[in-house]
Amino acid sequence: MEPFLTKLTGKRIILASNSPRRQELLKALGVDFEVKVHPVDETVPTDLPAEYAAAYLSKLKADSFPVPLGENQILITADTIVIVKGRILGKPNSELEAFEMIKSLSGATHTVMTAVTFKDSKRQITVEDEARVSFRFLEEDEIWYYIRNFKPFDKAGAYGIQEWIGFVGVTSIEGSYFTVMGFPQHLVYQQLKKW
Ligand SMILES: Cc1cn([C@H]2C[C@H](O)[C@@H](COP(=O)(O)OP(=O)(O)OP(=O)(O)O)O2)c(=O)[nH]c1=O
Repeated sequence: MEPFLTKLTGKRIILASNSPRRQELLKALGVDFEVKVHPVDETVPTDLPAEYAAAYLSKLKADSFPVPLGENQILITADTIVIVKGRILGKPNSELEAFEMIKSLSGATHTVMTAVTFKDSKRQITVEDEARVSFRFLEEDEIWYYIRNFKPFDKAGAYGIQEWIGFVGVTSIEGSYFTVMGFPQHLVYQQLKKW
C-alpha cells in the first residue's frame, strides 16, 4: 500500500531528528521519509522567554540543515521543552540533574511545548503545540529507580511520559499525549496535507 501522505503531497520527506520517538511517530502517520541528522548546538539565548524556546530551537535545526533542499523535498525538524515555574528544563547532563528536574515536577503541573518546522526550497513554517502534565508527589526512591533503570538523559525534563515514571506518576494530561512525546502528529498531518 502506498503511504497515504506521500500520495497526497507527492514530496520526499526528510526528518532531521535523532529522536527514535519522532521517527516512530512519523512512521505511524503513514509517511514515507528518510532520516538525515546533523549536529546542532541547542543553546537558547538567556534573554529569550521560555515559551519561545521550542520554536527557536526547531527553526535553528531547520536553518542549520547543511544540504540545500531540492524542488521535491520537505524537511521536518522539531524541538520539545518542559517549562516548570517559568524555568526551561532541557535534557539532564547527570543523574543528579535528572533527579533535581524530576523532583521539581513532582506534585506539580508543568507545560510541555513541542515545535515542528517544515521547510522546502521556497518556504518555511513553524507550528507548535503545548500540553499540561500533572505528576502526583513522587517518592525519592521512585525517582532514583526511574533514573537508574531508564537513564532519561535524552529527554526534556528527564522523563518520558511513555515510560515507567509516566505510568506510575502522571495523574492528568491536558492536550496531546504525542506533543508530550515530542511530535504532535495531528499538526504534522494537517501541515503536510495542505503543503
Ligand atoms: C517530556 C518528554 C520528552 N521526550 C523527548 C522528546 C524529545 O526526543 C526529547 C527532547 O529533546 P529534543 O531536543 O526536542 O529532541 P532530540 O534531541 O531527542 O532529537 P532531535 O533534536 O534530533 O530531533 O525528549 C519524550 O520522549 N517523552 C516525554 O514525555
